[in-house]
Amino acid sequence: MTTALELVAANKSFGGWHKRYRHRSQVLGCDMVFAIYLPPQADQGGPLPVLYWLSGLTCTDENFMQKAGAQRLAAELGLVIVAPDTSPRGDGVPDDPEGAYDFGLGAGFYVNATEQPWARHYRMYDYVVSELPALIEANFPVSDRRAISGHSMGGHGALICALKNPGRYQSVSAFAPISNPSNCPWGHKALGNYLGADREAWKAWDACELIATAEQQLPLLIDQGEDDSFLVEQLKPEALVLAASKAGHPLTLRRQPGYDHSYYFIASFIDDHLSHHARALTDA
Ligand SMILES: N[C@@H](CCC(=O)N[C@@H](CSC=O)C(=O)NCC(=O)O)C(=O)O
Repeated sequence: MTTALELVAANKSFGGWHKRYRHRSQVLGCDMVFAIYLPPQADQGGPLPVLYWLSGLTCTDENFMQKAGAQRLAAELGLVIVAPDTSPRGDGVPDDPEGAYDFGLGAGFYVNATEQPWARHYRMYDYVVSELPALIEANFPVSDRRAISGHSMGGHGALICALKNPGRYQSVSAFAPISNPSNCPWGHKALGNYLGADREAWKAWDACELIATAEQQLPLLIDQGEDDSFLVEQLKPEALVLAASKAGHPLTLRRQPGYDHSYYFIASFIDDHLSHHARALTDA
């Protein structure tokens, strides 16, 4: 079955195009909007490599594209960037009963929910790993060389997608990821509701657990602001450093003095991450 893409917006940017598309997601059971940056090289037909960017709590496809300042270097590098939304959306998709920002809409946590009423729509893992890349690869001049990165909840998402899928991504990085969701309040709430109370089930969605058994030791690049207000309670990079060290998994954690959790921080270091991904994506 072919999936129709409806163009929602198009903006020329650094000689390429930022576009937004709506489509029907079979996996999520709702309409979704994603953003794609097509660098100028896309006009020559490609195929170009793709960086998937996973955003954090409260975000849509728009935050990264509007605030990170990634288009200038992506245009130079010939890198396509795809930014999905952060949860299923629309009428009939359940939300946090109190409308809290850290669960439900805007907070899909990149897992496949098993608990009701979440299990029908909250399958962001399958969406970002399988359904969306298949759609991108069928409709745009891209290759099957993929990288993945993200911020906070999306940093957690990028890490688990890479760790759970050896060979699927050529590189992975994260900004201020929720490194050990089994052991922080945001993670307790999300994993407890989406997956149920049995903490054994959470292990398949926690980078600190997955790294111990990862079949491929893809080097992890992480930037973390030292003045991030979520650092101590929610992000816990030291847990990932310990888990990586026990597993002998290569990890570069760059602690950045004075930086907070915002897109001002991401914009300051996004070029390093794009270059990291471009090197891996263009390696023979
Ligand atoms: N109370 C805040 C919390 C939301 C927030 O800080 N969201 C971050 C990601 S946090 C972890 O996933 C974010 O990226 N916000 C969007 C932005 O453009 O900065 C709130 O409700 O704003």
